[in-house]
Amino acid sequence: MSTKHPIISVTGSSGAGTSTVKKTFEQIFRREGITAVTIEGDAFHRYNRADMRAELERRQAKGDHTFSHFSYDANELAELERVFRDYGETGMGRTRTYVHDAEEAEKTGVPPGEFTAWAPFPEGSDLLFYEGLHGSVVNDQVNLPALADLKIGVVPVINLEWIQKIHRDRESRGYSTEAVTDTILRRMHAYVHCICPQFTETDINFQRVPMVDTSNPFVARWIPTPDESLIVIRFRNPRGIDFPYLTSMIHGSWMSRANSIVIPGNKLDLAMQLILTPLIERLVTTARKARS
Ligand SMILES: Nc1ncnc2c1ncn2[C@@H]1O[C@H](COP(=O)(O)OP(=O)(O)OP(=O)(O)O)[C@@H](O)[C@H]1O
Ligand SMILES: O=C(CO)[C@H](O)[C@H](O)COP(=O)(O)O
Repeated sequence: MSTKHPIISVTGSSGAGTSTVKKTFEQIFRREGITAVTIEGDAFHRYNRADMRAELERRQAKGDHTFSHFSYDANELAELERVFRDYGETGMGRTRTYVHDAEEAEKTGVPPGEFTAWAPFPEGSDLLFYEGLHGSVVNDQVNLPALADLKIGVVPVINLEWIQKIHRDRESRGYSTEAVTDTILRRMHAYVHCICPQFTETDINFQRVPMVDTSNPFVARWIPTPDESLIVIRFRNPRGIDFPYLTSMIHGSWMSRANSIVIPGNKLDLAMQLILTPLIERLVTTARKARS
């Protein structure tokens, strides 16, 4: 936790929707005049594409079928913790970009499957924004939630997450449904042991639930739309959250538990603005005062 240089981490599995949620955060930053530096979690993968495939083959040959991008040891989490700690103390740090596809390759001048060089954060930022797979990892080596000031989980129910991932990987990354299915299967062990535990560490989880049949996610012809879903918003610490205000402002919302509000899927952007703007504004105002 840092008063002077706050950190927001948004964690979600592959295809969960963290990039989509990031756009709403960027709207809040723009409207509130906040300067954020960003980390994309896959920048901290340990291997480039070719080396990852070689490492996968090496481990599978030894009988290890649990290794994947979700695994702790497929990522430089100690380095990520160091970046979090340094940013919290100094407002400085560094990141890079993992290039997934031709479009990103054209932007960065780096081939798909490779990393750009490490680059320092621009100076003068108000906060660090992380979005990726591992923003709230607690294990024997690191404790990232201890360093982040606001931890968000993007956690659609799993059938919906798989539909989102299959469609995104097919359309944006050129993978076949079969290839994505194999990736989902290969990542299951680490999904359970490395990804899911984070969502008890997060302050707020957004869980999209389809209201249409997703029984066989591997044949779904499209991603359930916002109008075809509800969203459960769970608060780890509900004290101080003005639920009567939220349920009055978000038409069609209700409380399902003392720490959880359910909203229509097409009200996610409004709900995030109403919930997150005051939390972000408080972090940034406090930090600016502490730095002055
Ligand atoms: N709330 C939502 N409503 C409808 N579609 C969504 C929603 N969130 C995500 N999607 C869709 O799901 C797919 C994956 O979303 P996105 O790219 O944001 O995932 P991600 O978590 O960033 O994935 P990765 O971490 O692998 O990059 C996209 O096609 C996106 O349009
Ligand atoms: O999205 C990811 C994890 O969620 C990985 O960054 C991505 O899958 C890397 O694999 P590839 O090199 O095949 O794109």
